[in-house]
Amino acid sequence: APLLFAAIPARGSLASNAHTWLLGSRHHPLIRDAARSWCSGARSRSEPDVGTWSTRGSGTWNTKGSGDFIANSEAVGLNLWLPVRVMDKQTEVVLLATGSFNPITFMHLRLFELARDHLHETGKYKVIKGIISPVGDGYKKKGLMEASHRLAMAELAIRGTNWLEVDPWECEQEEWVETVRVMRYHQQKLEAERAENPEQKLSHRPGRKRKLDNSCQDVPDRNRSSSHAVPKVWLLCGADVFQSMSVPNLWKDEEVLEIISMFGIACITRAGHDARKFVYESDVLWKHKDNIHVVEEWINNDISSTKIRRALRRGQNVRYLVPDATLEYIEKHELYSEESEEKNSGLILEPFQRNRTSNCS
Ligand SMILES: Nc1ncnc2c1ncn2[C@@H]1O[C@H](COP(=O)(O)OP(=O)(O)OP(=O)(O)O)[C@@H](O)[C@H]1O
Ligand SMILES: NC(=O)c1ccc[n+]([C@@H]2O[C@H](COP(=O)(O)O)[C@@H](O)[C@H]2O)c1
Repeated sequence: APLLFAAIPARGSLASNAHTWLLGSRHHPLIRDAARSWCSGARSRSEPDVGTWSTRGSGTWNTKGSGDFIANSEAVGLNLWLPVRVMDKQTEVVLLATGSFNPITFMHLRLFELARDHLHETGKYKVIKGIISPVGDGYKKKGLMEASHRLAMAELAIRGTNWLEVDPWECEQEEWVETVRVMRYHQQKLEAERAENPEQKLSHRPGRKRKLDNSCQDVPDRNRSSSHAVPKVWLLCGADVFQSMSVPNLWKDEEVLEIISMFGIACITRAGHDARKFVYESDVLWKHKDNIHVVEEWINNDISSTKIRRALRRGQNVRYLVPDATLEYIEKHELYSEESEEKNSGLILEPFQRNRTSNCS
């Protein structure tokens, strides 16, 4: 659900009466508490409309299905500018998931939802977009399908989502690109976008209409954007990839340091890995623990691309583990077989190769 915190001035263009409306996620503690006290304030009050209300004053607000919530701030006695200050303090985050996505699974999509909910619950962050960045063929992982196919499968998987995009930049590079460089690339892109258009809240995908565009069209500029600070790119990964950062020659110390000090990490727990202990046992990670959010997946979900590929080459059914459109693509192109699993067999994973070489020279 898109998160927008905005305070509409009491006598502004949108409000035809003396009320001030607060718009925000109903999961935000401020809004939640406001709603609770509003509801308990009078017997006649029922819960304010959630996600279905449409017209207020002269503006049309359509939050249907988005989980947004509106409360009357005068009724709850809230200071008009309080939400604006909350908004100012929020850091906009872009979640970047790198990986093989060989093939993409429902669990990959779920990582984004888990991380976004978690970051929003802190009240400190606003996730404005999620990017899926498939690794290039130069990664040389065993069984790695051509990037063009992995890209296409990911594109099909995100159809129907409204805040995720698949970015081809990483896999279009001739050689494997270190994750920190992928992060830098996206950070710089966001900076350039924001410099070009300081009011911009989100870069749109072509042909997609952002839900909140309509709802904001009449809002005065000062309410429209909390700040012109550039959103921060955060790495979104599972605990296995996070813990792999301590494997000798796989990640360089300076890369890890840059990721946790200049960016951030949202790490989703995964069976067999203990991300919190990993942070505790490393002085460097501990020092930057505010930028590392370990997100608990309580509904244990052990889907992995390896298991999907195994099932596919054995002719087993993987429906409801990968999106239908992705599965159709796999079947149409007959993608995973015993032969494809042998791809890159015997080759050294590029990060090992590169770091070994650079350590020797
Ligand atoms: N079940 C899961 N739980 C938590 N994180 C996951 C899960 N599946 C994938 N991820 C994360 O998604 C990102 C991309 O994963 P990747 O493409 O390597 O998929 P994978 O399922 O782990 O693949 P493979 O089985 O081939 O290793 C990684 O950060 C990985 O940790
Ligand atoms: N030093 C590094 O930047 C480094 C090392 C190993 C893996 N990675 C990345 O982590 C991801 C891991 O994906 P897999 O789990 O599919 O191997 C890939 O995107 C890969 O590029 C980065």
